[in-house]
Amino acid sequence: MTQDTVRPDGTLPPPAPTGGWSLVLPLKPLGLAKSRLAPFAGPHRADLALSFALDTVTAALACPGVSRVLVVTGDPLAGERLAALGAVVVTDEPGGGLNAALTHGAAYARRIGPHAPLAALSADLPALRPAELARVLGAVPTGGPGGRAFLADSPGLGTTLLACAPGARLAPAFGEGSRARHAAGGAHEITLPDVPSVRRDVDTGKDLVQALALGVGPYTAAAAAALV
Ligand SMILES: Nc1nc2c(ncn2[C@@H]2O[C@H](COP(=O)(O)OP(=O)(O)OP(=O)(O)O)[C@@H](O)[C@H]2O)c(=O)[nH]1
Ligand SMILES: C=C(OP(=O)(O)O)C(=O)O
Repeated sequence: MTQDTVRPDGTLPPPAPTGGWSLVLPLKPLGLAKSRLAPFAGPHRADLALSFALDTVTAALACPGVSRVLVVTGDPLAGERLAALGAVVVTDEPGGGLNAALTHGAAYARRIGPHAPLAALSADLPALRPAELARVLGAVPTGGPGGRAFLADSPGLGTTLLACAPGARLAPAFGEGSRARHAAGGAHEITLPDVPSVRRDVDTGKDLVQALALGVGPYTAAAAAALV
């Protein structure tokens, strides 16, 4: 079930005949999200988690070549705020963690954009620049075995983006050490230089300082200002 895309008669919007990218972003319930920020952010942690998602979705929606941004979440407040930006909010029905949420969101994206290429994108990229995201999406090979490609995060151990061609399965394997898992699973690694905003996910206070140095979006800037 979705919170904002099911029409009053209970049906889904008609599938787009062709299209640009469908991006699927996972977001944990805010009360649980970004637990590693707790020592740094204290009572502001949930607000920061929401702010990261709002900035990530804003940039993703502004990215050339992106047709739709879906957010998979079980959090009603986050769902409401992200839907107001223009995201399609998909309820995290599986409730089985990050990869189950992404598989669920990918299946929904395929129903509303069956011919669109698809990518999972982390929702904790508060410095995300639309032009850098467009370069990453433009570097995804159109064919190749399995039709999947990924971008490693700044530390080089995780993944911030996993893409797949219209006919391919996403098969997400996010979580600690996911760069090696995605590579071992046959996904092509995108090795573009100079896309720091797409790689800079924020898990810790140190990550946030680095994102602030890159330049974050307005929601995170305001939330971070409340920390001092
Ligand atoms: N829908 C959904 N999203 C998730 C889930 N677990 C993680 N995510 C999201 O996946 C992305 C990457 O996850 P993490 O970087 O580990 O974020 P996190 O789980 O909030 O951070 P920690 O609590 O510090 O582990 C973030 O956008 C999270 O909000 C989940 O169970 N369901
Ligand atoms: C979810 C991931 O990692 P982190 O929890 O470090 O953001 C990942 O890199 O797949």
